[in-house]
Amino acid sequence: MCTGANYTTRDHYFGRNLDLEFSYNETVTVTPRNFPFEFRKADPLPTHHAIIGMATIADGYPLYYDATNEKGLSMAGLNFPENADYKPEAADKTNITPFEFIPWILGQFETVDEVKTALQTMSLVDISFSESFPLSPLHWIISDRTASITVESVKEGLKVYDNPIGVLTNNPTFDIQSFNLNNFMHLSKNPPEKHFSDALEFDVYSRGMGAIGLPGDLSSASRFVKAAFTKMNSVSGDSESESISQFFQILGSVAQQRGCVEVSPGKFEITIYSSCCNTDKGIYYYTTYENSQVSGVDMHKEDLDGKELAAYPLIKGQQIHLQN
Ligand SMILES: C[C@H](CCC(=O)NCCS(=O)(=O)O)[C@H]1CC[C@H]2[C@@H]3[C@H](O)C[C@@H]4C[C@H](O)CC[C@]4(C)[C@H]3C[C@H](O)[C@]12C
Repeated sequence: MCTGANYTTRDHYFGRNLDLEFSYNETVTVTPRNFPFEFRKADPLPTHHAIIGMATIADGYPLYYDATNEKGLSMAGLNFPENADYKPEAADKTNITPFEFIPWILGQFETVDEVKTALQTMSLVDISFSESFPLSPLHWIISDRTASITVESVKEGLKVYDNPIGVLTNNPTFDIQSFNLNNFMHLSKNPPEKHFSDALEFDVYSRGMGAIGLPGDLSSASRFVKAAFTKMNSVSGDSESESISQFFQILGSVAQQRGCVEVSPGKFEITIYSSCCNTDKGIYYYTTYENSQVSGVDMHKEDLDGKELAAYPLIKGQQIHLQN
């Protein structure tokens, strides 16, 4: 399971939890403007916007999970098993493979509106990267500082939903996830008021009772509601420290602790990393399951006119600051 979200204070922030039982040796990867992007069925991009994000580098190619470009457009892929349906090559479409989708979008576009137009003639085709990296069943959240969309390639075709919540988890499809929020419209950050019966007395005996009924389990439908409630009610200062902290708190509200979700005997899904990119400054912050200290990589400290990828292995061990 995974959760992606965006958040705006003075700057715009975008990130995700990556929840899985193993890692693909991902690194924070900067792709500079002149790294030649080849596409299996579409024209190459010899020059393009620079990109920073989390990726596995395979045969010199950055397989991005989530990323932001130098214009602030951001995008993350989240698991979408049984629903993702990629198509055979179509003569009248720009055919992009799922593993090329992030580079192709972030390489060229600056806004969600531009992406929406491009998606009208794009198809996600069923071509895998290699035998060791088969197709992943994904759907995507794409955000700029004013809007988010969700993109799902399903049996009926490519669906593009406006996503005013700015949150994405996994199954079911986005239309069902957002419809489900109707069932929670009574939740509140304020103390509850009595509507039950005038004939009974009630006691608001605890803080937080206005949100009784907010799901706390780790299913993706529940994480969608929990993350949406936490994000939509979020209050923070607008400094970098306050904004990042609030963003990691939003992701923390749906993080997975080892032991709570067993995916096969003795194997547990955990939040491998949480990311928070300041999309205006191009700084990618992250924490890992065992390292709660925030680490960061600033894309503008790299040679963005270069041709070579820059990869930063994750700092995974706990960084404890002893004070005496
Ligand atoms: C599994 C990851 C998503 C995490 C998630 O949503 N887990 C929930 C599981 S579930 O719903 O509860 O079953 C996804 C996100 C990005 C994916 C990776 C990226 O797409 C990049 C490449 C793409 C290649 O085709 C496969 C390897 C891969 C390196 C992918 C492996 C895996 O599918 C990743 C890491």
